Amino acid sequence: MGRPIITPAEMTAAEQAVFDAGTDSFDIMTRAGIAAAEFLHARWPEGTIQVLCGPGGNGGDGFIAAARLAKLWRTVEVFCLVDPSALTGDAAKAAAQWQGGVRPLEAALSAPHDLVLDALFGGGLSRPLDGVPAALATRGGRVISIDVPSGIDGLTAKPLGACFRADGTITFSGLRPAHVLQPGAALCGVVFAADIGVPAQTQAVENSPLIWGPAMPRPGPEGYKHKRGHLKVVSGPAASTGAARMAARAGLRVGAGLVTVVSGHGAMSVNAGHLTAVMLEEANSADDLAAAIQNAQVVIAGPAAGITPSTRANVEVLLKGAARAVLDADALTVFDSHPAELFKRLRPDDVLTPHVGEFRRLFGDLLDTEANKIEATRKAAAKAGCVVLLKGADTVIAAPDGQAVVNTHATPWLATAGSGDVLAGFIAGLMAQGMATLPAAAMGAWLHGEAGLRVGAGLISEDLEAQVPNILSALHGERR
Ligand SMILES: NC(=O)C1=CN([C@@H]2O[C@H](COP(=O)(O)OP(=O)(O)OC[C@H]3O[C@@H](n4cnc5c(N)ncnc54)[C@H](OP(=O)(O)O)[C@@H]3O)[C@@H](O)[C@H]2O)[C@@H](O)CC1
Ligand SMILES: [K+]
Repeated sequence: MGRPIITPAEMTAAEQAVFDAGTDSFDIMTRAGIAAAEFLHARWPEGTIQVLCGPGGNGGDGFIAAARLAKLWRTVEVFCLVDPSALTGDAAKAAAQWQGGVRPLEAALSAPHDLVLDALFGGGLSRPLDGVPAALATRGGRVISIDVPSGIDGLTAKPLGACFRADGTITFSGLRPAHVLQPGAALCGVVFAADIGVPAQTQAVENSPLIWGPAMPRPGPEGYKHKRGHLKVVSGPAASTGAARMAARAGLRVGAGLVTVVSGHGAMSVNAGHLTAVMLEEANSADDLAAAIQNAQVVIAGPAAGITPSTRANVEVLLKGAARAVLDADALTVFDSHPAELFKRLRPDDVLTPHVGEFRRLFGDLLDTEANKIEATRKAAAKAGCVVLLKGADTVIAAPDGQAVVNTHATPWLATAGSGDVLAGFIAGLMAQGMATLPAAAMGAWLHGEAGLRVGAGLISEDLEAQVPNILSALHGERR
């Protein structure tokens, strides 16, 4: 399993279930506070610590952590937003565990220190920080946050105003959307999710080889190319054929047995001049395409296809055939004024791979009206009736049944021309080998990110497929 992504509401429900089963809520807070102290101590073993406590449960965790850090011989000073006598419930019990003094929060502004443990606000943040909390949030320095950096909404992943920028964040039971979605994720530093005995139910998970590794295609000794699937990629016109070829090469690299570029007559010679292991087939009409895709398991349409009636006709033909479809770029944009015409044709095993602009054209303002990108992509998948992969630094992949995977395994160097064509090729090449669409999309996104990370600065999209043999060998545990 990858790390689950739990909404604050799912976490509250899980917590309530544990309390209803008889666990004392203060025991849970104690586990959380101790986990926070141990996370900090393991990663930042030196330096004096300011613990900043808020008025609720987050502050309670802070008091417990302070007591634990003192036991670990750390030099700790505690500052609280409210007079400790005003604390109630578990937070009051937690404050009673701290034997040292408690100073007013404003004193933290001028007190010398090396590290800050930010326990001001977590799941109960209800408004923007102001006054002393806002001043502390923006002063810089090394910060370790409990649950989320104070000032960031755990569900939307957006700062409400001023917020802490953490070097590390410790959270509980699993990740929150703010730890994987931007802009929150970039403000959390390294994120550790501690097990505090509160198991939460969720359908969202962080992308990792743990979730699709067991389903990775691996050719057996009896395998031959026809058993590894046939991927076809629809080429753009003569002046824009590179995108289809990059997708095709990427599909071949991830193991599709046969890959063919399907090209109109006008683009045949330029495609022929650039293809070797990838095959080439001519199709000059939607009927030709219908015939061409009969022996394919998967077809990619859209990369540099052109926003033209023939691209739309091709997509309509494609969605009548048996092959699963990977639709990107222009194959999406040609439906922007009539998205329902696309949605009614899609099957649950097809996948759309829009970037944010294409997503908005097809699905309207979901990114503004839903709580976060995970919810927006889920709604889009339900609307389209197929898997949707919404690209970005935080790529979200969702299926119509609500399952979602968030990929943060990437690098900004991947934001370059042709990168999306390679991603479509990876996904389609995995699907051609029989992988189900959601895990294939998750694995494709991870491979794409890993390839980008390995190339790093100076990356161009042509570099990505060359990384695949080393990455796949490592995933399969094979030596090269
Ligand atoms: N759920 C779990 O399973 C577990 C949860 N645990 C921990 O509990 C935390 C959640 O605790 P919580 O619900 O008490 O909320 P928390 O964030 O401490 O703050 C609420 C207080 O802050 C106030 N306040 C809000 N915004 C403000 C602002 N801008 N400026 C000033 N004040 C502001 C708000 O005031 P109000 O909105 O009511 O006026 C209220 O008084 C969670 O993040 C985790 O650390 C763990 O112990 C173990 C398991
Ligand atoms: K916090």
